[in-house]
Amino acid sequence: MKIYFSASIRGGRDDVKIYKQLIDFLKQDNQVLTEHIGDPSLSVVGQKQDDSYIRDRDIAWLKEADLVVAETSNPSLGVGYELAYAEKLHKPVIILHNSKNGQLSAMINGTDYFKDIFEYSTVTEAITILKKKLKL
Ligand SMILES: O=c1[nH]c(=O)n([C@H]2C[C@H](O)[C@@H](COP(=O)(O)O)O2)cc1CO
Repeated sequence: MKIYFSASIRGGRDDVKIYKQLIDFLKQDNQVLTEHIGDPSLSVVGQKQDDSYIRDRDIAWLKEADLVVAETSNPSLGVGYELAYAEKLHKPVIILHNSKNGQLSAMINGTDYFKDIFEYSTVTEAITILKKKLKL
């Protein structure tokens, strides 16, 4: 299955190690379209391509995806945009949130469409949640 993994870039890269571990797990049995999000060398500046290229490419990937997995602990405008777009496209969405930086936005938590919102503390816990949801 094709997975669009969504997580912070310009919003802050403090959790990049977590993103990488989640992407590495998902990649075992799936194609992750947005592997660059787990690249530790990708800084808060973002990718080298121009912004309209990045936006259009990512929306094309979102349309192509069978599932969206979003890590929302580090607030990110881009992740919020992608989640709203995924809702419009009726894509299945799994949201993983660690409240260490604060609660998930009411605009996400309060959207009925997002049914699979999971709070986690450790990466192991997050992977266990994904295993259950993906029935691995
Ligand atoms: O360079 C980039 N590449 C890229 O793919 N994105 C997409 C994928 C991420 O899920 C999301 C992150 O948004 P933000 O940069 O606002 O934190 O936007 C965002 C940027 C920079 O905004």
